Amino acid sequence: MSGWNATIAKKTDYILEQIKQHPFIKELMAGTLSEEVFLFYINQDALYLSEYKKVLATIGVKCAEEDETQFFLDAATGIIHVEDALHQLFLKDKPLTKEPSPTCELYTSYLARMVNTSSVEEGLAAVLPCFTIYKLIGDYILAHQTNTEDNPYQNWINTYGGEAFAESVRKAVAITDRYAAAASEEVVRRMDMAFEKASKLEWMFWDSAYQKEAWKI
Ligand SMILES: Cc1ncc(CO)c(N)n1
Repeated sequence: MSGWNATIAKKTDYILEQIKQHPFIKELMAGTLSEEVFLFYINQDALYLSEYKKVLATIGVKCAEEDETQFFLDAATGIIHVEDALHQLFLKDKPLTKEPSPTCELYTSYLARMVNTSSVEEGLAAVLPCFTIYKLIGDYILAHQTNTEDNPYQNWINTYGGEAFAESVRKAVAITDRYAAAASEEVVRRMDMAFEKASKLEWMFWDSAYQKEAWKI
C-alpha cells in the first residue's frame, strides 16, 4: 500500500539523509557523543515532549473517528512514560533548565499553531515527522551501530528502534494517509509543506543540541 506518506517521505528523503550524516547522530551511534551535549538534548527533549503531549491531545480531539481520537490520546499518555524513563535514566540529579532553546521553542510553537489554527489534515501532516523520523533514525542506528554492548546511549536508541514504537508509527501513518486520500489537491499541497517543515525542524532540533544553542540575548 503506497499512500501520501510514502510519496512525501521520498520527496523529503534529503532531510533524513542529512540527519543520518549529522555529527550528533554519528557520535550517538558510536557512543562517543559528549555527555554534555546528550544531556542538553535530553533536557530540551523533555521540554519538547511536555508540549508535544498537548499537541497530540489537540489533534486527537480534532479527528473525526473515535479510534483516531483514542490513538492520539493514548500516544499523548504514552509520552508521560517516555519522559519518566528518560528522566530516570539520564537526568537524575542533573541540573536542568526549564527554558526551551530557540529551536525547541520554534518547533513546539509551530506544532501548536498547526494543530490549533490549521485544518486537521495539515495538523496531522505537521505532527507525523515526530513519529516517522524517530522511527527511521532509531532503525538506522540499530542496523548500523557496532557497539550495542557498551554504548552509554543504548537505552535511548532502543526506545525508538523498538517494535512498540513501530506499531504506534504505523497507526499514525495510516490515519494521516486516510485524511490525505480524502483531501483536495490544495490541502495535500499544504500537508506536503507542513511535513517538510516539521522534518527540517527535526534536523534543527538535533543540530541545536549539538551546538548547545543559546538565546542570542
Ligand atoms: C524532537 C523530537 N521529535 C520526536 C520525538 C519522538 O517522540 C522526540 N522525542 N523528540
